[in-house]
Amino acid sequence: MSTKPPVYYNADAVRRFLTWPLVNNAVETALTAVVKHHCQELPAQSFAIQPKRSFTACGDHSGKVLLTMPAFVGNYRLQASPECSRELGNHRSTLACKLVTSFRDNPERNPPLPSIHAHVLLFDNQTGQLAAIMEGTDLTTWRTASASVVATKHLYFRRFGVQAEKEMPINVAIVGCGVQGQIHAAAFCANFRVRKLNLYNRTEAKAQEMAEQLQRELGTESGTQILVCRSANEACQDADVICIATYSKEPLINIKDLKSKQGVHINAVGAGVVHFSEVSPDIYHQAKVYVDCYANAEAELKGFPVPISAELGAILLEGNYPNETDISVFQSMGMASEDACVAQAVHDAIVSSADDS
Ligand SMILES: NC(=O)C1=CN([C@@H]2O[C@H](COP(=O)(O)OP(=O)(O)OC[C@H]3O[C@@H](n4cnc5c(N)ncnc54)[C@H](O)[C@@H]3O)[C@@H](O)[C@H]2O)C=CC1
Ligand SMILES: O=C(O)C1=NCCCC1
Repeated sequence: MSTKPPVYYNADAVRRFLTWPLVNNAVETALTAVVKHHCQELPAQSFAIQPKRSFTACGDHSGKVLLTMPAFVGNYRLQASPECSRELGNHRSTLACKLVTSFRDNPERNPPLPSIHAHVLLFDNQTGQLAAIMEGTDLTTWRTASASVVATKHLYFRRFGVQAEKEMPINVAIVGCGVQGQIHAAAFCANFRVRKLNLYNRTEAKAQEMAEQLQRELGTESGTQILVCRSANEACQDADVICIATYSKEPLINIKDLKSKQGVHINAVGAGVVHFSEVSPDIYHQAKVYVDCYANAEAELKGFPVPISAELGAILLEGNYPNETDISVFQSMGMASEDACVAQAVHDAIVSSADDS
C-alpha cells in the first residue's frame, strides 16, 4: 500500500492565484452553503458541516491563541472565473481544516511579524488522505476582506438597486490600518467606486504609510481621495461604509460618529477576547446586525447586546435587504467553510494552470 505525500503550496504559489473574482465567488459559495445547512426547506444543493472552531491559548497569554477550523462543504459549484478553467460546472465537495494562530503583539517584535499565520489542510474526501497543505496567511487576509465586500454589496448597495454596486460612489472609513485594514482598503478600491478613503490608526504614522502606498498602487487617475484622520470620529463622520479591524478591548466607534439619518454599513472584523468590543453598544442598539454563521455567533458572541437579524448568506439567497436609511453591521467572525472553498478554488486554479502549460 502506497501513500502519496501531500503537495505543499507555499505563500508565493497561493498569492499568484488570489484574485477578487475567485475569492469573492468562493466566499459567497461558503456563506450560502452554511445557510442551506440550517434551512431544511431550501433545495438541498450545497451544504456545510462546520463544527465549532477550537481556541487553544498559548500559556496564560490571552493575546496568543491557536484556532483549529474544520469544515466539510458538500455539493457546491464555483462560478466560472478566468483563473479556473477546469471542473467548471461540476459539483464538488471539500474537506479541509485551517490551523491559524493569532499573536496580537507580533507587529511590535523586531523585526515585526504579522499577527495572524495560517495553513489550510485539504483532504481527499474519498480516502481521507491529506492531499495538500496550503500556506493560508494571505488566503485568510483576502477571504476576510472578501466577506466584507460581499456584505457591503448585499447589505448596503442592494438597498439602492442592483446597479448601485457598480455605479454609486461611496466614502469608506478604515479604522485600524494593520494587515486587515490594508487589505480592506485594497479590496474596496478594487471592487467598488470609492470616492474618498478615510484612514485612522492608533499610531498615525502607520496610516500615513498606508496612504502613501495605496496612492502609489492606485495611481493618480483612480479618482479616490485618500485622507489620514486624527480620530476614528473624523474618519467615520462622512463615511457610507466603515471597516473596523483592530484588537481594541474598548469601543473605538460610537453612534455619534456616524452620519446621522442616513444609511451606514459597518464591517466589524476584529477585536480582542470579546469579538464585538471595538464597536460601541449604542451602535448595535440602533443597527440591524448580520453574522456569517449563527452557530459561530452562538459560540463566540456571548453577551452580544442585541438579537441577530440574519445570516449574511440568507440575504444573498433571499434578498431581504436593509432599508436605505438603516445602520447595518456585518459582525464578521471568519468561517472554516470560507477557507475550505477558497483553498479548493486556489488548488483547482493551480492544477489547471499546470495542465495548461
Ligand atoms: N473576522 C475575521 O474573519 C478575521 C478577523 N481578524 C481580526 O482582525 C483584527 C485585525 O487583524 P490584523 O489586521 O491581522 O492585525 P494587525 O496586528 O495587523 O493590525 C491590528 C491593528 O489594530 C490596531 N490596534 C490594536 N489594538 C488597538 C487598540 N487597543 N486601539 C486601537 N487600535 C488598535 C493596531 O494599531 C493595528 O493597526 C484582529 O482582531 C483579528 O483577530 C483577523 C483575521 C480574520
Ligand atoms: O477566521 C479566522 O481565520 C480568524 N478569526 C479570528 C481571528 C483569528 C483568525
